[in-house]
Amino acid sequence: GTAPDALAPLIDAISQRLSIADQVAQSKWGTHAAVEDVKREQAVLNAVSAQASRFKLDPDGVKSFFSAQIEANKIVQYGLLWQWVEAGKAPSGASPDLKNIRIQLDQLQDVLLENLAGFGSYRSDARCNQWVASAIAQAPLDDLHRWALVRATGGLCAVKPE
Ligand SMILES: O=C(O)C(=O)C[C@]1(C(=O)O)C=C[C@@H](O)C=C1
Repeated sequence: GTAPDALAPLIDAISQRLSIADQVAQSKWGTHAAVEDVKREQAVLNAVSAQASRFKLDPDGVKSFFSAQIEANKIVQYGLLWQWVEAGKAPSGASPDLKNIRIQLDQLQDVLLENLAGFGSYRSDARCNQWVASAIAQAPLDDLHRWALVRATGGLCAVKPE
């Protein structure tokens, strides 16, 4: 069946956050910084859970949604860095400053929360997984970003209790 209108803007916002991972990877290639920064992850999760009530969302649910976004972000970064090591070079151009990239990631937080809230009632719909699966299949992404999108949306549909 056709997905509710609320899904496309959520998938767009998730994909947008994943496309910023390309810039993060380029910055980390330039500075040789580690992909994973546990302190920054904690800061992101604390920030989003503090915003949850503004969107009538559950703080723990929001944390787990953003954990998935962060895990997906790392999939893209590790994948690109591997490709660049393998090729012996990253795409040319100046390495962006991680501080500025994090500001971009922060600016997407409200958009993600707003669209997560908008999709809220559909998360427990029996067709949720189908809708999300089709949206992932249709997204104009390369394999790496598509698999990352699979990870990012992995907890989107409520799992039926046994
Ligand atoms: O900010 C970074 O350094 C990132 O790599 C981005 C990000 C994120 O998705 O927010 C992902 C991995 C890091 O562990 C921390 C945060």
